[in-house]
Amino acid sequence: MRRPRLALVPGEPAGVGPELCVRALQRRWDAEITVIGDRTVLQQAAARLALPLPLPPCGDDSVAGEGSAAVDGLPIGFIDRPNTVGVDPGSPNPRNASAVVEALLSAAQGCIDGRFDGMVTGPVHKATINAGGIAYTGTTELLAGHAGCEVVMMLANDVARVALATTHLPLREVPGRITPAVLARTLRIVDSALRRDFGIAAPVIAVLGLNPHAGEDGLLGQEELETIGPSLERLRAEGLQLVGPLPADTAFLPRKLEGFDAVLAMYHDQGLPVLKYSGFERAVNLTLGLPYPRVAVDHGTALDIAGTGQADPSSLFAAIETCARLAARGRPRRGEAS
Ligand SMILES: NC(=O)c1ccc[n+]([C@@H]2O[C@H](COP(=O)([O-])OP(=O)(O)OC[C@H]3O[C@@H](n4cnc5c(N)ncnc54)[C@H](O)[C@@H]3O)[C@@H](O)[C@H]2O)c1
Ligand SMILES: N[C@H](C(=O)O)[C@H](O)COP(=O)(O)O
Repeated sequence: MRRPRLALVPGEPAGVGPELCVRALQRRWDAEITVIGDRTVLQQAAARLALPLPLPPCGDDSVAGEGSAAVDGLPIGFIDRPNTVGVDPGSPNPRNASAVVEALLSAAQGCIDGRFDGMVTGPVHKATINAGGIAYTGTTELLAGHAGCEVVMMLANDVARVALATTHLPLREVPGRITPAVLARTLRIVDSALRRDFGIAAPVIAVLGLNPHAGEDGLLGQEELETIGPSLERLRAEGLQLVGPLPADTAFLPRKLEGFDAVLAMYHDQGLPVLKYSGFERAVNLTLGLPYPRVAVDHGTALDIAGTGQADPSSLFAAIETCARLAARGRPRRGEAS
């Protein structure tokens, strides 16, 4: 069986993404890697790390497995997406926002066209992309819009899998977004991905409440009684195994987590701090529901250490391994979870 072909996008060029990609290119993976980014930035990162940069010499659209693949025995391809202006590590320039987004969309289109079997992405600086005039709340949302499908963000490490009912939005908007329709589509996508991508035959998903102590029987909020609880009842009737709504403060106790294959948090900072605290360097960010696997690092652009060589590549390495494994299982079918 041929190795899966993965696109690797470094993300914000002034962040730690380029140096982490250079480190990834020193290794042999169970995948053919095609980097989509700015060659000069990668060369500068490699020079700072005193590491070789095994990219093929050709410019546009050289894809691993189609010509210029083997560099020093490593199956690597390269597609150049040059930045508009030079890069100063630690100081993102909004003028490079379009190159960042174009690289992401090139990878996504390549996956949809079947030229890649999955994509791995480094961290993107959301404010810089917007300052560059491009409306962007996250790569999850960008890829959902590009593919025209509903998706779910799930971060995972060896301790837990945490999916989110809502992603990048102001906290005050969260309660209004927790609707029966959102819960139904989110939980169906998570259930389907646990079965297909993680090989769990009968997944159990814990669902958190929104309010303290899951609303304390309505004393501390109505969402559990009016929306979350009834939604879970309807989905149980479809065969989903759902536990909750649970108080978020104790749902992650190790003894409880043992019984769950994933936890659905109602909002970003209800679930992700636990996941990142329990294993920042080992966690990855998956976009469930796309017609191809997409896996990202769990960390941000780390501008405070960009260019210093201190950035830990473990999350990127875990993302490549995870994406290669998912891609080898075969492409998700569009609409499978709906
Ligand atoms: N996958 C993504 O695209 C992604 C994920 C999270 C945050 N972000 C974005 O990144 C930007 C910065 O976010 P932030 O400052 O909240 O979080 P951050 O993860 O960039 O940094 C938080 C802390 O963790 C450290 N850190 C991060 N990655 C590290 C690594 N690989 N090795 C060692 N230390 C590391 C940083 O130095 C910093 O001290 C924001 O624009 C945010 O939206 C992007
Ligand atoms: N919510 C993610 C996290 O905290 O790790 C992150 O911001 C990146 O998400 P996208 O992959 O949607 O850019």
